[in-house]
Amino acid sequence: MAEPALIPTHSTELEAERAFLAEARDALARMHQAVEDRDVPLIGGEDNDERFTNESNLLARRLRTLALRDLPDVPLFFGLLDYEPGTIEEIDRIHIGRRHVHDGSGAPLVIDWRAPVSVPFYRATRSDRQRVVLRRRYGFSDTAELTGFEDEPLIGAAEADQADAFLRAEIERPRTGPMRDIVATIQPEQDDLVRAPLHPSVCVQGAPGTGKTAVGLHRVAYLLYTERERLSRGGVVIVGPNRSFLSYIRKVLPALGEVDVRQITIEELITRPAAGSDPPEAARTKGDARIARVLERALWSFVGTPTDGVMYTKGSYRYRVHDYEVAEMVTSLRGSMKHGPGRDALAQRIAHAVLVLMERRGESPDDRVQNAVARSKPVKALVDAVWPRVAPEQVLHRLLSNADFLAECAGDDLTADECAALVWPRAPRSWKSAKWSVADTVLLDELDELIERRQGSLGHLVIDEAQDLSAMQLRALGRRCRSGSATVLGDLAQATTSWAAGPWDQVLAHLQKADAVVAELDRGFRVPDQIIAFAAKLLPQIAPTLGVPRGVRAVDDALSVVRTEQASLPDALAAACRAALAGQGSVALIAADEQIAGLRDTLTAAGLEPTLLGETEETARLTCVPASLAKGLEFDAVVVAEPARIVSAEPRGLQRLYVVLTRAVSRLQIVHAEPLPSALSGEAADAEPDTP
Ligand SMILES: Nc1ncnc2c1ncn2[C@@H]1O[C@H](COP(=O)(O)OP(=O)(O)OP(=O)(O)O)[C@@H](O)[C@H]1O
Repeated sequence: MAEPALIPTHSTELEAERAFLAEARDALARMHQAVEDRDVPLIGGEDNDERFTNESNLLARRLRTLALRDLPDVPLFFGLLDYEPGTIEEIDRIHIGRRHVHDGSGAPLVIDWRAPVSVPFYRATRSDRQRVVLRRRYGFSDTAELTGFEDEPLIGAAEADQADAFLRAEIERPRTGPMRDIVATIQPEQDDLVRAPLHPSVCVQGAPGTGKTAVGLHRVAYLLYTERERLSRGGVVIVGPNRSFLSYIRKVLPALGEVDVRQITIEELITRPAAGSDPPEAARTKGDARIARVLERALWSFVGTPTDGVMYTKGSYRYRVHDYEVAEMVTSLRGSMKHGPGRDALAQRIAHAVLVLMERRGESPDDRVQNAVARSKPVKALVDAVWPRVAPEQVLHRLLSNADFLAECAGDDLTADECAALVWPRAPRSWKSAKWSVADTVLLDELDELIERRQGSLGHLVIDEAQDLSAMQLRALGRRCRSGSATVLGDLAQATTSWAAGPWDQVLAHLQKADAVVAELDRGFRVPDQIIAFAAKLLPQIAPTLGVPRGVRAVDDALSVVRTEQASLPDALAAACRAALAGQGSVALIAADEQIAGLRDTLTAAGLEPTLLGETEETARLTCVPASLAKGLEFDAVVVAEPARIVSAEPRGLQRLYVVLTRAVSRLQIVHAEPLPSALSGEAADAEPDTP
């Protein structure tokens, strides 16, 4: 935690706390060593079960050792509660930290923040003390040295609100690397969501910087604490919009002691490689749920009507199953089974009909005979002709390369224009040489499901920036989490994709989690009030139904808008970045994608040392960020170049601009030569004199 706003004076107590911290560290080191030293019993034998058990035991130990590492920059505890005597057995005082630490004999030194006794740290108030008499918050240096603490008595005369001072200090602590946890200052409305039960699923609508991502990550840590066994069976996955974002959040869960959670993009979850791209109209239609019915018709069109029956010969006997009998079997199966198992079932039904004929002849064939008939040449030949095995790629290739076939499968579900946008202008010769787009891979995934049902279900799925996903992507995610639960996070005002599925009830329906509880966060922690108010001028145009968020803090000189001549733009941007770098923490220059490389060169030529986002794992002070990758990220100071270019770069450019304007923790400078978008220009005029 940052230096607390109020410095403690009771130094003897501070020394005692430091000694306690050292003791807790030693204890954690001993716990870590004990796990490393523990023999993992390996079972002899080489069959799959034994190998699996041995591998699982070794992995469990490795994860436990990782979880017990003392991270040099992560304080072991951050708070303390004094309870009324007798509230908890034998202990009236607890230190609260990121994980449980005991002294070796079972006595707790640090209690995990997720334990029920820790809850009042986040919830107790003077009017609802929950038997707490004192709450203490600690301040730490960046190297996790204890620097001070502040006490908040919950009885007696009220003092100034130190909780707010702590929250503000924590938010404003300069950013030097990836996202940090917020475990010391989780707010009550966030805590409600973090500790909500595993079922039903939770969906959080929240304005920029209200802590959605933070809540999602802490919720995962909480659920792994309360439901570890249930979740470890299916696993927990966090889906984020891109690699830069995932890299930004990657350290939060390990800092909370959770090292076994996959953090991936939806493309990585779907696992099919994409090499092609789509024009916007095709991408939008491919994301629409209506196409699911088109795919279904396309797949089933591969199943035909038999023109011949089967003649099965055994010895001198011949058994005939007529074409109309096979046709009836096909009709009843196609409505009730998946495509793949349906093929096997048809072979079995035909075989069963042959068996009935055998019995009529006085034979008594058993199951083995039925299986042999089902696998026999004539039955296989008929099944292959009527109900051929198909790959998803074959179906999609036919659909996208044949306008008549597409029109037939589309029925009334797609318009003629939509169909025209879908058909490839130049079709690849075969499905094997097709270059599938990202949207195609999702359709192939849907076809996979129509052909064969997916096995297993994730235990829990967190979807961040969910407002950008298409209905078809949501269906693909829902399939992977059929019996598990989900945490869906997003902001409809930040939906920048043309295929976005729409309001939350629809998102949840596509995800098959219609029972999810929808909650709203509206206190903005990241962005100072003045900046939120400025960005919110776009809301009537981009999301008229959403309320205007409130910032929890104002920051002096948080916003400045500089208008300049086109020729002076490079100098003005360099000056703005230089001014931002004079402050502490991270700085970003955000501009339209097409401008960012050129602007980076401009800054380099001006003697600054910018890196391009994603170029290096190292944390640079000044990062050039293309607008399309700014979502979910934040920086202490942000310089935005030429908002009009960001808006004109894409159909949902205003939404993109809203995202870009809400990335700053302390200062936002806008530098422009072209006129600002009309919604912002009134404010811009007011802010004009405020130059960097
Ligand atoms: N309770 C809190 N205490 C301290 N910092 C907080 C708290 N809640 C949120 N923050 C900080 O506010 C910033 C924004 O949080 P986060 O990225 O989770 O917001 P978000 O709602 O996901 O934003 P966006 O919609 O822009 O992606 C982060 O730096 C986070 O650490």
